[in-house]
Amino acid sequence: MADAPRTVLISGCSSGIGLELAVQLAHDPRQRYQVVATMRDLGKKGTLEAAAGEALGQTLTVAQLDVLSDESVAQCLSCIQGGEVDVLVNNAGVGLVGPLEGLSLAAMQNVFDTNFFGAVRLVKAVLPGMKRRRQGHIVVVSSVMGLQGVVFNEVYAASKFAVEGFFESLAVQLLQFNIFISLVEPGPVITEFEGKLLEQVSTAEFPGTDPDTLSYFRDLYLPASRELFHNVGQSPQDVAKVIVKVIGSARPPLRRQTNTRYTPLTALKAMDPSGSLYVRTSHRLLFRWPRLLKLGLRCLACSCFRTPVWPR
Ligand SMILES: NC(=O)C1=CN([C@@H]2O[C@H](COP(=O)(O)OP(=O)(O)OC[C@H]3O[C@@H](n4cnc5c(N)ncnc54)[C@H](OP(=O)(O)O)[C@@H]3O)[C@@H](O)[C@H]2O)C=CC1
Ligand SMILES: CC1=C(/C=C/C(C)=C/C=C/C(C)=C/C=O)C(C)(C)CCC1
Repeated sequence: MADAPRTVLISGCSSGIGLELAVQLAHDPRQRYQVVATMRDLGKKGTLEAAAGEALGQTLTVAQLDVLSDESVAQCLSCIQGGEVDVLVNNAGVGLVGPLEGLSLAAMQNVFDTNFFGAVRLVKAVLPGMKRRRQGHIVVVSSVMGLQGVVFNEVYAASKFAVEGFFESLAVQLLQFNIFISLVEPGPVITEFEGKLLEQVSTAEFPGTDPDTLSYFRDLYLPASRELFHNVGQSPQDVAKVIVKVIGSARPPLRRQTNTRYTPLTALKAMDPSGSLYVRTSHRLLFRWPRLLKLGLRCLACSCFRTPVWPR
């Protein structure tokens, strides 16, 4: 007899990776999943519902969940049968980019509240049930910026480093309860994420930032970042496929990068634990050798530079 479907709760399904993942899981040919696709603003549910098609109301339901609110989390779980979540996907997240001097502490705190404490809040809510049942899987959409910092992304990267440290630590204890943790680490993904950031920076004035720093950000970093998205940006469908595989795995990995075109950049850190190779190479490419950077970014688009991600 087939096993009962596993209940999968996903945060941040109004767009991007969360939406795609919800739809792919709900269309699983073996119907292994009951998906609770959540979003903070149900006014945005139209795109998800259209993409879900016949799965809507069958293998996929839509629910309200704001990861910033204890009440919202409790209310959402109370609507799930028995409150039992078998697989939690912490996907909701926001970015923040720009010169540090020009960003408010409130904006920085919002990044941590959403990306870090939002995930922690959900885990605290589902963990007692998972422990009682001695089974569960917690998937976290981290980032390559959870592995290495990127210039002008200090706070976002710090929030993803926090996520990585928290979940790696927790993974050890949870193995004792047969609960697995998986950190999925995408590189650039073509979703609303980048558009929202570019909109933020197009109107931001970054008060208190000196002209040199502003020019480095606007004239060097932003074009390089755009070029990188253009050359190696993955589709949310491709990232969701990787997550589906991780969720379906009998022995889920703790870490999984998704983008083979980006791995040469993460390798710069892995190859030199002192960190100098990555920091110095990034600095030289961005500030000294812009033409080489442009060429390098084009090369990343070419398949001969791909390095495998592990585990496959
Ligand atoms: N795009 C990229 O290049 C990369 C993204 N990631 C990570 O992937 C995840 C998904 O991002 P992506 O799909 O790209 O971007 P999107 O902007 O398309 O999706 C982000 C989702 O998070 C939701 N969200 C934000 N704040 C909250 C909140 N307080 N409560 C509930 N939901 C919230 C958004 O909802 P709303 O519509 O209401 O704002 C939206 O549904 C994030 O964690 C991001 O950090 C990782 C690597 C690269
Ligand atoms: C590493 C690196 C660069 C930029 C990387 C970027 C912009 C990565 C974006 C990753 C995202 C969007 C992750 C989301 O979670 C530069 C500046 C080209 C210089 C060379 C080294």
